[in-house]
Amino acid sequence: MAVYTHVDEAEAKALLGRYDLGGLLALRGVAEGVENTNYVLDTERGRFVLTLFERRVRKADLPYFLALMSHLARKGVPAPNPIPDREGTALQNVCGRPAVIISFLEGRANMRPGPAQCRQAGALLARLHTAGADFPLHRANDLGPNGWRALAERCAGQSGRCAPGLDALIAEELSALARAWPQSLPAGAAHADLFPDNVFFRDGAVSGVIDFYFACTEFYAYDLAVCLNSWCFLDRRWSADNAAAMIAGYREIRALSSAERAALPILLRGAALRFLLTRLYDWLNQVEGAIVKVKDPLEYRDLLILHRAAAPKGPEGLAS
Ligand SMILES: Nc1ncnc2c1ncn2[C@@H]1O[C@H](COP(=O)(O)OP(=O)(O)OP(=O)(O)O)[C@@H](O)[C@H]1O
Ligand SMILES: N[C@@H](CCO)C(=O)O
Repeated sequence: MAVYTHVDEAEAKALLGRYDLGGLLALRGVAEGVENTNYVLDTERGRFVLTLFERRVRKADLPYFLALMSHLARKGVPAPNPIPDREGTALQNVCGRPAVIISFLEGRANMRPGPAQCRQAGALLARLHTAGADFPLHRANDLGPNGWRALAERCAGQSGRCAPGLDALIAEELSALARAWPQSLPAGAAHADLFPDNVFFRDGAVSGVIDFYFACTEFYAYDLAVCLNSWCFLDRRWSADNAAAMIAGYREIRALSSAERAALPILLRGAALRFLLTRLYDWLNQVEGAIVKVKDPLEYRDLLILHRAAAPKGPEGLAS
């Protein structure tokens, strides 16, 4: 359960005093999530989510994330809307942490997605890319190639505690990706963490997309690679059917250029390395006292090994 910071009712009531959301009816810590503290907040005006930003989220980046969510919500993407207080400010301070109240989105994540859900997730990602094309703010991806190198240095020498051979695999992959990483591809506002737990479905249709706190200006095809990796590698097996459906769903909304398609195998490797490194770093640096389940770095080691072996075939050609 991702509750790093405990918020009591008195603090929630003091916060709500600044809003036109009515009185507090209930406050409940949310079980899912890794990065931030989340509470569901029931008030006389409805249901909301209170997020307190922890750890990796830099305060200076919050205006970008909140503005992007508002921009996308305005354009019909089912993203949470940050709720401003009576003075028009969405960004707050709760228990010494930056915090925000956002709209609650109905629906549930599907953690066993098949081709039907993958097609919809692909289309959602493409909608997000096209709706964000005129978003004016810029944020560099600090978990791009330079960030990977910095994270790898912080894990070096310790990763053997997690599994033998990880340091060598990571070092080799960093060099390979440094040589092959594309110089230029179509780019813009990207979600950068569109895993199945961040997409809600209701009555078989997408009803929400959450967790914009890694969003950044990135290659669109890299964002698709993050999504392919997380929706198509289930029980340590690659589903070529899921991948084909996701790419088809994406292309129904936004065309993929031949350069983007050609870059996908290398982008899939970069996206696998990114989550191997962040999970490994978290595994090596577990926060004492936090109620949180650390995600398995070795899932992404295995995916990286698979992509390294199969790279030329591309995502739809990978054996399931
Ligand atoms: N706007 C929302 N509407 C409904 N539920 C939400 C909303 N935002 C967050 N949640 C709930 O809170 C949980 C955690 O949210 P989120 O994924 O943003 O947290 P996180 O700690 O950043 O997680 P992650 O590990 O995915 O980075 C979600 O799985 C969902 O149950
Ligand atoms: N989606 C990430 C966690 C949040 O960034 C992972 O599964 O490693």
